[in-house]
Amino acid sequence: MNAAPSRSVVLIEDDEVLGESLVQRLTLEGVATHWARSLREGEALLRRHRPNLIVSDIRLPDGSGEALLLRLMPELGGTPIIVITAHGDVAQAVRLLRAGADDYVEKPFPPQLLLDKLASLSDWAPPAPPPTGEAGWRSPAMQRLRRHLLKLGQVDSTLLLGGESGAGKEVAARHLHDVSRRAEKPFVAVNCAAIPEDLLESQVFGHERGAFTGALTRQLGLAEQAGQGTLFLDEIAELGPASQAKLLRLLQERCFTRLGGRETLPLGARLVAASNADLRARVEEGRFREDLFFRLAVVELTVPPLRERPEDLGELAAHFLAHFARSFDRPEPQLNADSFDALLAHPWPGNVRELRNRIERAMVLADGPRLEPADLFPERRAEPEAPLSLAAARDAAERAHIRRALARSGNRLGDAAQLLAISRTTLWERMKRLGLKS
Ligand SMILES: Nc1ncnc2c1ncn2[C@@H]1O[C@H](COP(=O)(O)OP(=O)(O)OP(=O)(O)O)[C@@H](O)[C@H]1O
Repeated sequence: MNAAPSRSVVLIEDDEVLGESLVQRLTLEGVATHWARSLREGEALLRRHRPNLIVSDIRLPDGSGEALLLRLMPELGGTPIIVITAHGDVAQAVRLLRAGADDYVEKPFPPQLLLDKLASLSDWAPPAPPPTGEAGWRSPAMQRLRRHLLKLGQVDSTLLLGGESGAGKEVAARHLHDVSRRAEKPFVAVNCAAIPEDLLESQVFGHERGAFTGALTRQLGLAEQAGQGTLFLDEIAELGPASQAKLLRLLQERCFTRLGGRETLPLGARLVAASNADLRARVEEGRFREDLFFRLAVVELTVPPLRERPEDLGELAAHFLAHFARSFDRPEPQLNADSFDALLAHPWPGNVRELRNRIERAMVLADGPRLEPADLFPERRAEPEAPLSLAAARDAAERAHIRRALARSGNRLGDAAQLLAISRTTLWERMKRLGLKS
């Protein structure tokens, strides 16, 4: 079960007045709204959240929203997009509609117009549940993680899971729950970033009737709903100071009270927290309480990024192909060798979530029974023509080949050098010249 509000929007808009009024209106409608004022912020938000809807301006201070949306669309699966255009930018809006955006509004417009558009979007509903079942625990790093989770299943220690967005922290938390003696009890997930700070306390701890205006009945919080199961707090770094203080009390005293209530209730669930941000750095910057960090990080484990475990790619890809074939009720498509090579060479900034979204999108849009590299990476079709100079073409080919070797060798420079039949130093120098990072 997921407790995040069922509707969420990422809004990319630099106009303070328009942004503010849209955030207010959407929040009033019960929509969790994350507001970015630039492309850079927008991209960072979209890497952290998968909203039900994206609303983006096209002209932003640091570039064109069109380029960002075109680049991210394959990773975003079918997330609906509404584009905000300035008067006269309709041609650009039409281009985006052709590329897969769902609708546009022309400035100036009243917030109600956007709400009407939202209401007419059929996809504007809670996100599809994640695929059930799991795969991709073959690589040594994931096998180690599995062993640690199995051990941790025997005790009740609090766990802090690190790892990049989309790497599978929630999947790991569920795995721990399933192998623990709490498996038959509830697993309750809370996305701390999706719940406004002033609602978080009542969501997690519940409230009594009359605790605040609108609290018409007693509501059990998620900590209570988790019972003797697992309470998973995702995106913990996003908690504000007040929520951090409340969570600290919960961890220290292992009890809580409902908002507006007197009764002290024990916390029966095991706590698992997750963050894709560097929590230690946040502590050093004074943005995350050190005492809370140490309470959470009794055991700390990391889910490795997908690019560091190429051994898992095949199984994960097969898992998603089979999953979407079942859910679209059609035969499972094949991945040819070129497509698999393209998967191996990709750096996967969005990790397993990106793989899942690319496969879903390719299966929706591909024409034949095979998935070609261009079905999985359609943005590459739009890339400018390859440069004609022999040197530039050689560099591009070398870059792609080195990326492939790095992926195959789990990003270990020595092993990649061996695959490429060159020395480690030569590889290092070549990567530096080509602007590649391991
Ligand atoms: N091993 C796996 N097997 C099957 N699906 C997986 C696996 N790992 C991740 N996924 C899928 O990838 C997506 C992202 O996984 P998950 O939500 O666990 O990542 P996360 O690290 O918690 O991300 P975030 O930091 O953004 O919350 C989900 O749809 C999940 O089902």
